[in-house]
Amino acid sequence: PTFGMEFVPNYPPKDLINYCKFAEDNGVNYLWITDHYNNRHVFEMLALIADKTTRIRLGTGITNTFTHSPADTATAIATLDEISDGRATCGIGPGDLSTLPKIGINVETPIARLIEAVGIMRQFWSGQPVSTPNNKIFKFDGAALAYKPKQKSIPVYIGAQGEKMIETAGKIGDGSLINASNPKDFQIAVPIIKKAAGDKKFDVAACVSISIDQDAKKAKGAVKPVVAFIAAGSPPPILQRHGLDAAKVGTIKAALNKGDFKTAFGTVDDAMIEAFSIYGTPDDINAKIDGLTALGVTQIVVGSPIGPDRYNSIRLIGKYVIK
Ligand SMILES: C[C@H](OP(=O)(O)OC[C@@H](O)[C@@H](O)[C@@H](O)Cn1c2nc(=O)[nH]c(=O)c-2cc2ccc(O)cc21)C(=O)N[C@@H](CCC(=O)N[C@@H](CCC(=O)O)C(=O)O)C(=O)O
Repeated sequence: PTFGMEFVPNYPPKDLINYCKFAEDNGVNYLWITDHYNNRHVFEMLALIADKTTRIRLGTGITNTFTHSPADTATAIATLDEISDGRATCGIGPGDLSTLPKIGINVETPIARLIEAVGIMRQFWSGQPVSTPNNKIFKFDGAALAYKPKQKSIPVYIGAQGEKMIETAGKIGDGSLINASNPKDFQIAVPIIKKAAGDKKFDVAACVSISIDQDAKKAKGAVKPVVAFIAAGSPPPILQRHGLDAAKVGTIKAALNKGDFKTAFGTVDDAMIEAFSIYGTPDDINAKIDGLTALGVTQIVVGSPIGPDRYNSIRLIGKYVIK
């Protein structure tokens, strides 16, 4: 598989740059920077990273069609592509359904919206004026970039977790970014994508919560907080799919809302860790990755926490996993 690495820009920019440069030095092929209104801005971070790296591909992992107009995203990605000398990838999806209402956005028909937005962005990048009178949501009328994008088409990866969103990814995307770490999720997702994508080239990227260390116990300790948040944010069908204890997840959710992290992290059990992450020594990690690639996953995006000691864990990924 190819390897990506996902960073949430919720720490000082200079630290983010250093992690990204270290990831590039360790053979990572893609960098995916998350986009949430309350973290540092995804496009400023990607521009800085572009300036400090030379070969690694750079993408929004993922932006959405609610907080930015497709015209704004199209030009932001085209600008990133120009300043990075052709290394941009656009990761886009519905947007975080729990945080968007906080800024007054009610997510409605996110799939229909996404299909329109991706169509518009691709027209912008092709250099064609964009008129979409038949659109229901984004009605553009002769819009066009005032500069020539570096590339006529830039890859679009769709962030998806629900089955209809995964199908949409297969239909309109060049790739997917699926937040899941367990074979059960990809036994379901990959056939949906294959059916929707037909025989076009498609990159099934899995955003996997990974915690790697030479000491498996330390790795497990580092992954628990991330698993707590994933469990708390997972809809009931996902909890059922993995046979998780809904009452315990309820306790975690309530404790997180109260900021009682001790209870929240302490309630995470092995079944949740197994369902929502991959942790352990390099050998443990490689065995689990082999399981995912056997199901058709073609890119492993190493997601939070990466490990107890981020630099050491990036080094271990480079040395023993990417090889
Ligand atoms: C909309 C939602 O899709 P979903 O993919 O499950 O949404 C969950 C997440 O994928 C979504 O919140 C993402 O934005 C979360 N997300 C991020 N969200 C962010 O805000 N920022 C990030 O950086 C981010 C990264 C990320 C990476 C990978 C990934 O997989 C997801 C990521 C959903 O409910 N889908 C269902 C039903 C959708 C549906 O049927 N909608 C129809 C009809 C329903 C209607 O009428 O509203 C429609 O939209 O037209 C389904 O897919 O089956």
